[in-house]
This record gives sequence, structure tokens and C-alpha cells, in this order.
Amino acid sequence: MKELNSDTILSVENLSIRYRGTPTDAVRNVSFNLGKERLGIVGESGSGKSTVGRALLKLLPTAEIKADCMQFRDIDLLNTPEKQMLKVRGQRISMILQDPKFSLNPIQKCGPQVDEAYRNHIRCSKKEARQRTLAMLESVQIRDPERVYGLYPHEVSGGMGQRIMIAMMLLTDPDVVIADEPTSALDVTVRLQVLDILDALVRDKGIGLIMISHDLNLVRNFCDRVLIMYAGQVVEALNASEMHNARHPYTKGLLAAQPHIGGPRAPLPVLERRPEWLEDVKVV
Ligand SMILES: Nc1ncnc2c1ncn2[C@@H]1O[C@H](COP(=O)(O)OP(=O)(O)OP(=O)(O)O)[C@@H](O)[C@H]1O
Repeated sequence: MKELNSDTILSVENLSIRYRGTPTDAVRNVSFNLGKERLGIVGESGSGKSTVGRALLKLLPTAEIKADCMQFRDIDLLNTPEKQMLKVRGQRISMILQDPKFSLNPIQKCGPQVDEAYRNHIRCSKKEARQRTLAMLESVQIRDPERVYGLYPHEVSGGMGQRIMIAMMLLTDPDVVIADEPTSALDVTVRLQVLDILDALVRDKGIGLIMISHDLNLVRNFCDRVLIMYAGQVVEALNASEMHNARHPYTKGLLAAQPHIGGPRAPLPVLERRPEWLEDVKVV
């Protein structure tokens, strides 16, 4: 196992993943470190972003995961038995998914679901869990937590549902949060509120946030660093503020394909893809 320096929470080296029964790796030789920062993983649909996120939590029962290193603090995630993974998952590394509708149980009120998640990890009375839930709901800017506690998932808006999911994920003070398209199902103003909450987690609690998205502009404006994925590989890693200096032709193509409001009217360029980009990838 590697000795991680104090700034590194998570370290991944040459991660490759192949789904059983498929002829090629869905993810190949992906490497990155995560500190107390916002790391974006961006790429088109099918490029392997979510597969990387799920692999970190070993949530891929139908895939083979190989890596030279996949380490969270002093835990070797690759070789950790499932029993210990249960303590890592949801407690020290949490995940938020795109649409709260699919994550919340439709036939149970929202508050008790959060209580239950807490009591799965921490031994405490129902009353203590309820108090913790209400405090967490308040911390994600839900103004009337008592009322929201008693609502069913279909009675809350998408933005409220996503905040409930974030509250659920924060219960155990995780060190790493993997947010997989957390705002794609939300409208623009609610999206900003949710990003604000995630941003505060990095600033105030010092978590490491992995933001998975296909939205280059969102990642560019929100994250500190960005990994660009193309067909299962990271082809470029950049500081978000240096995006305009991208060197890989795929990243340049993605940037050129962004529409500019107010600019001269012109057809958007077609995104070029070349098979040779996948041979001998050196992350630039
Ligand atoms: N359970 C599975 N079995 C087989 N192949 C899969 C499975 N899940 C994903 N894949 C394949 O792995 C590749 C990467 O998929 P993944 O969902 O990680 O991409 P993504 O970049 O997150 O895409 P999206 O933005 O659409 O979610 C795709 O080719 C996909 O078809």
C-alpha cells in the first residue's frame, strides 16, 4: 500500500474496468489523486465517468476492476473485503446520483428514510436519529425541516429531493463525496443552490468532491481541476482556470462545440474523434 501525503485523500493509478461479457475495457488506465478540492470528470455519454465513480465504491458487481492502486487514506479499496466496504460506503465515501426520484423510496416519508440511513451506520435511538436528520435538513437550506420530514418523495420538488439526498449523504461526515450528475435533473436556479451547498462542503468541511458531468461549462466554472474522459480513458487533466490552454484535440473540440450567446451566428463545428487518440494515451 502507498504512503499518501497529507493532502491526498484518494489515489487511483491505472484503473481499468471491464464489464463481464463485453469485449473491451469500459475504463482504461485512469489515474488521479483527490485532495480537499473539487475534481471534475467530464466527457460525453458512455465515456466511462460513472463507471469510475461506481468503481471507487466497488458498486460494480458485473465488472472486473484492476488497478495498480485504488486507495482511500489508509484503506486499499481494491482488496478491502465487502464487510469493511460497507463501512466505507456511505459513511466515509458517499455518492449523490442524478435524480432523487430514483434514490428515495416512494412509499416512505422522506425524514424517516434519512433516519434509517443514519441508523444503518451509527448506533443511536430513533429520537437521536430524528434530531440529527432535522439538523441535516436545516444545514442544506431546507427552511421548514419539521414539515419536510413528514412529506412523501412525490410531495417534494426535484431540488428539495436532491437536498434531502445531500442531507442523507452528509449524516456521517464523509471525507469524499462523488456527485454523479447531481444537478442535471434540476432547473437553473435550483441547480445553483445545490452547487452552493456542495461548494460549502469543500470549503467548510474540507471534503474531496468528485463532480461527474457531461456539462463542460458547469465543471469548468465549479471545479478546481478537470479530467477529460474520452472512450474510457483520461486524455487530459487540467486546472479548471487553464481550460483555455487545453492541448488535446478532443478537449479543444469540446470547447469549440460550446455555443456562445451573442457571438456571430455560425454552425457549431462537428466534434472530431480519432481512433489513434486511444493508442498510447499520455495525459497532457
Ligand atoms: N452494467 C453494464 N454492463 C455492460 N456495460 C456497461 C454497463 N454499464 C455501463 N456499461 C458501458 O460502459 C461504458 C461506460 O459507461 P458509463 O455509464 O460509465 O459512461 P458515462 O460516461 O457515465 O455515460 P453517461 O453520461 O451516459 O452516464 C459504456 O460503453 C456503457 O455502455
